Amino acid sequence: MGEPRGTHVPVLLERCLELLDPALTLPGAVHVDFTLGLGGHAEAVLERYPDAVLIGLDRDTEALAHARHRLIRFGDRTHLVHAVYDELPRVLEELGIPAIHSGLFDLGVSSLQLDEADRGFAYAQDAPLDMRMDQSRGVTAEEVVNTYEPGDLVRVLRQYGEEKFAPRIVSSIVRERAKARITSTARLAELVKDAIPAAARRTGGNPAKRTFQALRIEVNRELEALEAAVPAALDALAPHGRLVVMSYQSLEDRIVKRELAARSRSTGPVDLPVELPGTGPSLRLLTRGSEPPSEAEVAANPRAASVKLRAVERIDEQEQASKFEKAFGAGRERPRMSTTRGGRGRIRPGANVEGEGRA
Ligand SMILES: C[S@@+](CC[C@H](N)C(=O)[O-])C[C@H]1O[C@@H](n2cnc3c(N)ncnc32)[C@H](O)[C@@H]1O
Repeated sequence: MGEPRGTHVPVLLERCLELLDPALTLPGAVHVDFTLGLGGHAEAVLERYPDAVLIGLDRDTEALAHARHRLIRFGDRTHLVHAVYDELPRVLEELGIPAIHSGLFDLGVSSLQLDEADRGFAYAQDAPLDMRMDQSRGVTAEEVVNTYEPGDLVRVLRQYGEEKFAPRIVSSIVRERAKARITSTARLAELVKDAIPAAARRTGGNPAKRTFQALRIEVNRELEALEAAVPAALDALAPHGRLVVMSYQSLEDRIVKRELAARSRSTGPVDLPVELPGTGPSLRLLTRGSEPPSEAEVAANPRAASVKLRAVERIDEQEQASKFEKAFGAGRERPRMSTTRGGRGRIRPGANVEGEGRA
């Protein structure tokens, strides 16, 4: 099998491995690569952690074939599955694996998908308007462009492309499709360019970039899949398990940030030396906000330029519970909650917590 053209240097590889290392060295570590792609990150994990087992997911059968070829030498340490990443619970059940220790999302399109002209992802190459990551199912970009109601097209372009000229672009598409079906990336790119005012065309890169991004997200239902996949991945993490997510645009990063923030916050009273059972955060953030790439990384790998990396570790809830037991355990007085006005619950030592909750 030939190597795909273009860059396929795994993005932030060393940083990902540094963050995942404590989880990958846990006994019997199971690592899930949610976006296997060409298998660059996965290969490095398998090489450097000889005891780790890999589950690799991708919705693109072509990517899976490349990865299979690349990882064949690791034999039964690899399970490569054709799946959308939110299908993790089903995949784990089928493999009889109850929990995972390490996980990586490297979102977006692969260099293979961008380089293969007939996939229709690239506005710079003429191709049929497809854009499906999984070419075995789903609607194509051609169907979206030619059949969606104008209002729905405007919503897609605004919401997923943050395209401020969405109504002008859609008017132009609707006029064109009344004459002839729009079937190629080149025709669509041309329509978008002509619909955008000349002054705006001179700034911000290729004028078709936002429209193409929006259509790709719509065709692949990318944000819905991510909304479901991040919680599924976090639920599957064993105590001390770690997850790294790399996203390349703000819509994805917002979803990831929201979920990680919600789970890394305590819902219990403030000013306690230990968390009350069931109220402590389930995650510890390993990165302060989102981490940008270094200049050296961008120079070596242009795809890394827009990356936002976030990483977390699953807190061991049993460890937390035993800390609580130690502090307020059998024979010791349990704390009692009081609520300060407008604030969170507080603890008065010597009072009873049971039966009292926060509003
Ligand atoms: C940027 S590439 C990953 C590159 C990979 N880390 C490597 O080192 O080769 C992203 C891959 O994720 C896949 N992908 C995107 N969305 C997906 C989803 N919802 N479910 C499964 N795979 C997905 C794409 O098909 C693509 O192959």
